[in-house]
Amino acid sequence: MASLLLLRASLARRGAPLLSRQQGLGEPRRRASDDKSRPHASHFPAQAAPMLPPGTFAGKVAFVTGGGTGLGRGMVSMLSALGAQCVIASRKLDVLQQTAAEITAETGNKVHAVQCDVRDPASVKAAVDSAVEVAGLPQVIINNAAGNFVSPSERLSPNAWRTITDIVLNGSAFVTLDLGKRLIQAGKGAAFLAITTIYAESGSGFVVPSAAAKAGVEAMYKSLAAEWGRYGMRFNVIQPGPIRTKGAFSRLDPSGMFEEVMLDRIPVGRLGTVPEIANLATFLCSDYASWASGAVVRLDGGEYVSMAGEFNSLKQVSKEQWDMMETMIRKTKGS
Ligand SMILES: CCCCCCCCCC/C=C/CC(=O)SCCNC(=O)CCNC(=O)[C@H](O)C(C)(C)COP(=O)(O)OP(=O)(O)OC[C@H]1O[C@@H](n2cnc3c(N)ncnc32)[C@H](O)[C@@H]1OP(=O)(O)O
Ligand SMILES: NC(=O)c1ccc[n+]([C@@H]2O[C@H](COP(=O)([O-])OP(=O)(O)OC[C@H]3O[C@@H](n4cnc5c(N)ncnc54)[C@H](OP(=O)(O)O)[C@@H]3O)[C@@H](O)[C@H]2O)c1
Repeated sequence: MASLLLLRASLARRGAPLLSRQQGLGEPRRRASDDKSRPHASHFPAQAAPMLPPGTFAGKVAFVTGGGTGLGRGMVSMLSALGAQCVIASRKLDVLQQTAAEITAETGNKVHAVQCDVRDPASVKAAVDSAVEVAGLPQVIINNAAGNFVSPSERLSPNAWRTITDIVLNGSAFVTLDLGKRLIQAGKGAAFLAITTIYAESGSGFVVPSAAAKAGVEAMYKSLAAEWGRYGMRFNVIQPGPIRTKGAFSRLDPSGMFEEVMLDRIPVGRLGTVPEIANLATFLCSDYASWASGAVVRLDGGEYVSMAGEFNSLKQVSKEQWDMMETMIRKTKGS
């Protein structure tokens, strides 16, 4: 605890705002209803309604890994509202069954739950067999399942590395290869989507197995976009910025201490929302995006570019300081 308090002091010295006692270390994590959005976020309201016309996915089947919780659940909910029959696959059958029942009741379109550990090719095969049996071959496949936690890399055991890279990279590959081969065999096309992260592009310390695996998923999807277009398949990627889900925030910001830091570096001044990802995902998987393949779309309120630009911290310079700096710069003659 004492060393966490030192970390907090060090963040404050570097310009990160101090957290209030209520949201400090060791306190319970913030409730999802607490909104710390910055005032300018009011210019960027999050829309929750589906942007696609009703019935966009009527007669189609979607297979979504990790569809029982978080972003996966949000995508399934919107696909289902737009007419799709969905199959959701992950390890926890009870969670899947509850989500499936709730969404089916809301939309009137059947959601099926199948147990699957994406790390195990035999489990993937069994889950796809069940999905095909109950719903037929899918036209939409979303690789959304993931595992992650923050940790200094020197603390990672070989099994920790294997666990994350198996879920994220190998799991996405097993699902994609299994379904891809069946689709080729049947002469049918499909839209594949993978959910990665903004640091798949930059890399990031403290989540190194996830960064490496997500970068691998992006390389896989760009490669397959080139190779399997001839079979009627498209492959796209969404890189979400931070969106509050229990799965992500409990493992990446367990104390809640980094939320203020995150909000300050997101130009839009707020976290993303699940329906915003769902709207982009349903678009990319719909026929409205028939010409999109091999695309990697970032949806992060501007966080990535904000972290990347060397001079972006000059946002903190006041008008008076700018007057002074401009005078100094203008006075300089020659080099
Ligand atoms: C500046 C900070 C900003 C904060 C930003 C907030 C949000 C931004 C979001 C950005 C991106 C997010 C991308 C995501 O992927 S979020 C999705 C997260 N969701 C999940 O992870 C859900 C599923 N996760 C799990 O089931 C577990 O967490 C798991 C560990 C991934 C897998 O569970 P499983 O039961 O299979 O595994 P084990 O518990 O047996 O563990 C396997 C080995 O891993 C070691 N381990 C586990 N936890 C840790 C830890 N915290 N530190 C170090 N090592 C760990 C464990 O000991 C096992 O290894 P061993 O056998 O050698 O002991
Ligand atoms: N939330 C964010 O801020 C954020 C940002 C960037 C990217 N993402 C990405 O968005 C996706 C969804 O994340 P989330 O935030 O919604 O977190 P989440 O709720 O924890 O979702 C992860 C899902 O993966 C499933 N899963 C984990 N291991 C699995 C395995 N071995 N086999 C099958 N399924 C497995 C989990 O279900 P079970 O436990 O039932 O297996 C869970 O439903 C992930 O790809 C994540 O990397 C999230």
